[in-house]
Amino acid sequence: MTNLISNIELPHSISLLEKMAAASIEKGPFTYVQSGSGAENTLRANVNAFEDWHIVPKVLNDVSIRDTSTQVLGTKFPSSFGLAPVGVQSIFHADGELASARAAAHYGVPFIASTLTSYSLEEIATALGKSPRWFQLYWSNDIEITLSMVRRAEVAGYSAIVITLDTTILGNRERDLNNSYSPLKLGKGSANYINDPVFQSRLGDSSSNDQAVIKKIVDVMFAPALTWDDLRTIKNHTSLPILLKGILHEEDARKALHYGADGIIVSNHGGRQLDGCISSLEALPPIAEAIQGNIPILLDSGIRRGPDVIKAKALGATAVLLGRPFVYGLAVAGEQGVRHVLNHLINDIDISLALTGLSLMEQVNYSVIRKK
Ligand SMILES: Cc1cc2nc3c(=O)[nH]c(=O)nc-3n(C[C@H](O)[C@H](O)[C@H](O)COP(=O)(O)O)c2cc1C
Ligand SMILES: O=C(O)C(=O)c1ccccc1
Repeated sequence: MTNLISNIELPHSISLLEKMAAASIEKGPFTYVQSGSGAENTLRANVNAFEDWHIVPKVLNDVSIRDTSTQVLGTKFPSSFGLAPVGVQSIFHADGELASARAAAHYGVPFIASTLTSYSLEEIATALGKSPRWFQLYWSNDIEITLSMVRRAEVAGYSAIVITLDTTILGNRERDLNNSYSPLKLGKGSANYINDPVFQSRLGDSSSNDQAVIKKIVDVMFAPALTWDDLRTIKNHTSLPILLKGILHEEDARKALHYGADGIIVSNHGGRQLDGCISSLEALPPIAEAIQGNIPILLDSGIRRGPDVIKAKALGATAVLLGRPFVYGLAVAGEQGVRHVLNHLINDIDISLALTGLSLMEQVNYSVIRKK
C-alpha cells in the first residue's frame, strides 16, 4: 500500500480526490470502493438524480448566524450528515476504521460502524471516545451470533442499530470479479467475528485455520431467508432504536412503520447491489409521503456536496449519510484525509444553507426546491 502521507494540499472536490485515491492505492481496493454493480446505471443515477432538482433561493432573510444541525433519535448530527457504514476499511489504509472514526470524532460527526470491519466494534468505540456512534448489523443466519453482536454494541456505547436489508446476497460487481478481488476472502472484514464468543464457539477444531475461519464467516454473515416478522426478535432483545437501511419502496416504508422501526435509511447501497434500481433521491418523495413525519428518514447514495444535502432535506430526509467520499480521503491520507473531506463538506453545507437564504437546516422544506 502506498498511501500519500505528506503535507501536500488536498483538493477541494471529491472527483479530484477520487483521482488521487486511484493513484494512492492498489487497483483491487480502489476499484472495490469506486465501482457499482452491473452496468453501474444506478451508481450514476444516484449522483445524476440531484441534477433533476433545483434549489430556488430566498433573499433578505438575515443569514448571519446559522445552525446546520439536526437531531435523529437523540443523536446530534452537527451538519446533518453522518458517515455511512463502510466495511473492510483496512484495504484503503492500515488504520482503517480507527482513522475514519477519529476523524469523525474530531468534528462530532456520527459514525456508523459496519459488521464487516477490519477492527472490532470495541476498538472502534475506543477510537471514537465519547463521540456518537451507531452499529450497522448484517443479520447473521445464526441468530445467536446476531444477538451477541447487538449485546456487544450496547456495551460499547453504540446508541442505535442499523439493520441493512438490501444485502441478502452480494450484488454482481463485475469490475471486482474481473480483478478477482474479494476483501472478505482476504479476511479483511473478520474482526467482529473472531472477537465474538458465540462465533468462536461455532469454530470448534478449525479456530486456528485462517481459511476455515473465513469460510465460516462467509457462511454465516448474511440471512437471505429473513422476513418482516423476524424484526420482532431483535426488538425483543434490545432497547436500542432500530433503523432499517435499504428501503426504496413506499410500501416497505409503511411496513417499517407497522413493524415498529424507529427510523429508515433510503439507500440502494451506493449502486452496489441491484443495478437498474431507482436512485435514492427519486425514491425519497413517496417514502416521505408514506412516513408522514412519524419516524426519521435518512438518505444515502450520491451525496457529494452541500447542495445535495439541502435537496435531500427539502424532499423529506431528516439527515443524510456519506459513503465513498470519506473513503477516498482515507485512501489518500488516513485520518487527515478523512478530516479534510469532512471539513470540506461541513463548510459546503453551511455555505449552501446561507445561500439558500435560510439560517436553520430545520427550515429547509419543499418551498425551496423545484423539479427540473
Ligand atoms: C467500500 C464500501 C463498503 C461498504 N460496506 C457496507 C457495509 O458493510 N454495510 C452497509 O450497510 N453498507 C455498506 N456500504 C454502503 C454504504 O453504507 C452506503 O450505502 C453507500 O456507500 C452510499 O453511497 P455513496 O457511496 O454514493 O455515498 C459500503 C459502501 C462502500 C463504497
Ligand atoms: O461492499 C459492500 O457494499 C458491502 O456491504 C460489504 C462490505 C464488506 C465486505 C463485503 C461486503
